[in-house]
Amino acid sequence: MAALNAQIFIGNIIHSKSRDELEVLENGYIIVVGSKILAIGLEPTLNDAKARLSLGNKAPVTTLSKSQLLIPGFVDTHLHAPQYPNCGLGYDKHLMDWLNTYTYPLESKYSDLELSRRVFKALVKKTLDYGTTTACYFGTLFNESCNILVDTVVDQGQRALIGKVNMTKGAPDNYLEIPVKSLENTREFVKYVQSKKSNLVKPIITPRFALSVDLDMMKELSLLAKCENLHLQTHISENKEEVELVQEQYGMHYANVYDEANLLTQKTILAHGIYLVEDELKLIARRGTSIAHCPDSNLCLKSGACNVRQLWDYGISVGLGTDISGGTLPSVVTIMRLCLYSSIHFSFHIKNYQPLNYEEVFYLGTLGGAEALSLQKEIGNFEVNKDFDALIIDLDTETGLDYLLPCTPRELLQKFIYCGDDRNIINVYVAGRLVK
Ligand SMILES: O=c1[nH]c(=O)c2nc[nH]c2[nH]1
Ligand SMILES: [Zn+2]
Repeated sequence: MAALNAQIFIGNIIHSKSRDELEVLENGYIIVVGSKILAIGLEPTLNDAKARLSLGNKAPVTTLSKSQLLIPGFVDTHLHAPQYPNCGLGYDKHLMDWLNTYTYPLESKYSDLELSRRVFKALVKKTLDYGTTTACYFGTLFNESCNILVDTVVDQGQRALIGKVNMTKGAPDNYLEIPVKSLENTREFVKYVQSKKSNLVKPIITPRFALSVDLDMMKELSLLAKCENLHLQTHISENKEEVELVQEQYGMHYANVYDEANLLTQKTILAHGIYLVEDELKLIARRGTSIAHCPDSNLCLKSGACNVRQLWDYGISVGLGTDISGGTLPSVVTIMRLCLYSSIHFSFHIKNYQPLNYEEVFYLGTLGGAEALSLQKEIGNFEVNKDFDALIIDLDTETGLDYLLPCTPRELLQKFIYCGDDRNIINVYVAGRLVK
């Protein structure tokens, strides 16, 4: 008997089993039934696995060529959907000035639902083209616009966490909410996402940062997250001026503000985390809260350099964020590369510092991201019973870099990380469904 919706993939398979274990299956296979991975191994054992699963011979087989790789889908742990039109703009500014000059004026336009439809449709397609099978989005202040983002993600088949942003202070009046209304709208948004009954899309509570909501508001939001068992996201310690303003307004360290508001949970992800001091690092680690590392944005807005190895040393989970439009491009492979480069700089200044390597940034963009979003039971690698979120990578495409000599699977992965882009991502699967 052929199992319903079975698919078999044969070829070079690479995935992270942990931060320091990359599994490379040269001539491997994966059996997928529906959304789930049911078996993985080396090709000579495929027939045994098929027999064990009573698969018969009808399941379609995708056989990869020697220049191709099957890898897990990418996880973008931090990006701002409404900021997509601003990619590449305003990088002559630093964070606070950039927010006021470029970001809030653009985001305030999203009461225009036609603009919302146009931008979100283009962005979700672009992120899927770049292999982002899971995205953790900041939306806008407006419910209708955020609902459009939810509909778009569901339509295009991406896995996502989506947040309606909360802002009650620190921005122009036309882009602020009254606290009571902000809370009411957030509850409504959560209900909207839940009404979709999607296995792939979840709501995430999204106070923008400590300078746009006060402590009472943060407390209400963390209570809502607790009652509904929801994820949380915000920004932390990205820029020196921002860190000083938080200290001035609250009279305590940044992480302590969030802890006071009960925002630091195991389902919380904080973007940036560049200037955290030792007590804050220990606190974040104790709470099981994660950091979204956003090297593109950290460079473009001249915010600083985040020491990922130090975060790991404190036991903090880290994922990668494109952070458009602080970052230039919604491409996780580009962020892997920038993560490597920015880590190399630490080795120029810190004695005995080991820069991150290609295996570590690959982990960060896949399993690390899944762990940072507490989704590691569902996605992140090719473990049996996880969902099949995967990319077929080809280093020998007509428009990509010329492929002139054969490479081993590990070399294909290195070439992709250092030289690749969306032209090398030829197929994208989310929960077993082909979306590119
Ligand atoms: O990079 C950033 N992008 C933003 O939109 C933002 N808002 C607060 N802090 C921020 N940092
Ligand atoms: Zn951000």
